[in-house]
Amino acid sequence: MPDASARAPSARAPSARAPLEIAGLEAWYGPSQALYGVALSVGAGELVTLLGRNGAGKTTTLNAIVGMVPRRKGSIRIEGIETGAMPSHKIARTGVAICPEDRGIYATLTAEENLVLPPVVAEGGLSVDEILVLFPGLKDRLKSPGTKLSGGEQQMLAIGRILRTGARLLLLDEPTEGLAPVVVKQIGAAIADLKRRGYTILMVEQNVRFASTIADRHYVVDRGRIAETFDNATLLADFDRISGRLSA
Ligand SMILES: Nc1ncnc2c1ncn2[C@@H]1O[C@H](COP(=O)(O)OP(=O)(O)OP(=O)(O)O)[C@@H](O)[C@H]1O
Repeated sequence: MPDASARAPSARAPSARAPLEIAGLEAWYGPSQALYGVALSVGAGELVTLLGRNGAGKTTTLNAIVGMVPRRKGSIRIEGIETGAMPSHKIARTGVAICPEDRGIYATLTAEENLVLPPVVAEGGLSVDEILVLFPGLKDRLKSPGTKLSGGEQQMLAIGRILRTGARLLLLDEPTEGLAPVVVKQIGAAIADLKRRGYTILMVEQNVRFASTIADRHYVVDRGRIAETFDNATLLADFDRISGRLSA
């Protein structure tokens, strides 16, 4: 639970062209409401996380941004364009892409076919060769069926393929889930590289330690709301208390 010392949810002044500005976002699955007025912003080139317990609404927030929840309400601005009421294929053209929690790798396609599957929506996407420089471990696996890849390789493939699309705003849902520490390190290095290349990243992460190694800022989601926000220096300075609270 957030305590009294927690800062209020972000009061950053929205800028006209921030890659992502969300206000008053509500979402429902059938009659069941999952988000209750989420507000957050991600500045150009920032790496921001959504932390919080299971079922808090983190994945729903990412899915709502790309128009993949059954019903949503509120304002979502991507590069200043209001996308809150757009269908998902139009939202993709604003330059946002999601790497979903289940990684979405097709079993019947090879790694290479999976890699080139998502349509290119904007100029400036990485070529397959450039993706293989970022994830060299995929090079020898291109002809393998998607599901014959290890969890780490699948994750690399899932991130790699959204880089082809030209999207500059990346939504990563638990990229380290279920991966061995050595693979988590590789994924972390690749995500840090993407940040250096200027991508803007909103990442759901349960692994607070991992989040603290690469993120600029954090939002805590609790019961469908932003409960608090802090920068990474604050997380590092008060790591045990904050991470303990998130897992309590
Ligand atoms: N497809 C769905 N149908 C119905 N309810 C759902 C669906 N997906 C999520 N929910 C509910 O919405 C709420 C928010 O779930 P969400 O998956 O966004 O949480 P989360 O913070 O990402 O947690 P987790 O790490 O467990 O995925 C939960 O109460 C969850 O049970």
